Amino acid sequence: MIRLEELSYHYPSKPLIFERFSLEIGGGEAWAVLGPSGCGKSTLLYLAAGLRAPTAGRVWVNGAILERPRPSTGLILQDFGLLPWATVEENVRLGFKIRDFYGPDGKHAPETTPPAVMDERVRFWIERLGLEPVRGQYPGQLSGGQRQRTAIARTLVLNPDLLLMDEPFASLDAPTRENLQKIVLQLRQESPLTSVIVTHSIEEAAVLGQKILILRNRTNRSAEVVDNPEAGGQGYADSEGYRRICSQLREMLGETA
Ligand SMILES: Nc1ncnc2c1ncn2[C@@H]1O[C@H](COP(=O)(O)OP(=O)(O)OP(=O)(O)O)[C@@H](O)[C@H]1O
Repeated sequence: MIRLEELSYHYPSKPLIFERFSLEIGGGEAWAVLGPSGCGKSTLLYLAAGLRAPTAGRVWVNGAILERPRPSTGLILQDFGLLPWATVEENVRLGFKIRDFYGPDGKHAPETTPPAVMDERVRFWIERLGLEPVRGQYPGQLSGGQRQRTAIARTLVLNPDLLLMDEPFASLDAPTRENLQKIVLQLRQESPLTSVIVTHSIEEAAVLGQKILILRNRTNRSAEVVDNPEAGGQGYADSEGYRRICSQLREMLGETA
């Protein structure tokens, strides 16, 4: 699904974050990216989203070299990115409007999704994410969890095959975060979505990442990956295997339990 091929990247006049870095993310896999602040987690996500171009090397998505953002990649950020003057329903519908403006190939090639299809998908995701009671409210009237669910619905109406999430639940309280983590796990069971979540939380990485990529605060030259195949399974967060992975990750990141 995603192949980083000998990718190098640095911001102008800054040191290399990645140098000839290669990584392969298979279709349907669930990845988490962990590492200290400033190690390049968000940058990696933006490269995979086509929002930044590699300094050298290539990013492949679905067998094609990525040259610009693809409409079937969904990106969810920590600050939700909702329009404050639009209702929940209008914000969810916004995903269609933007894609229809850019066209399915990501270029300026206007295309219109039939209104009936739009209505049906907006209705489906509003219900699926439990937003029915607040569909007419504005972001300022919502809780953080409701705002993030609105942002998730706006992304999922477009039926993405790749979901990139940059610390999506970082500003939420623990129960809300766990509730949204459950939603992400359910979505993965319902569709063959490939997902990559950037997080600061070892526990979140262990719950959501079947593969966990560790980045370091120096030039990243090779991918350090921890396999966590049981992630997402029933009761996994209460299991011995989960605790083992968490302590392994803590040790790798130099944290004490
Ligand atoms: N637009 C930019 N221009 C210049 N340097 C940048 C820019 N964005 C990020 N950086 C630098 O690139 C490095 C990697 O940043 P990045 O945001 O990818 O790290 P991160 O691991 O996501 O950090 P955090 O966990 O704090 O969000 C950091 O040293 C950061 O200061």
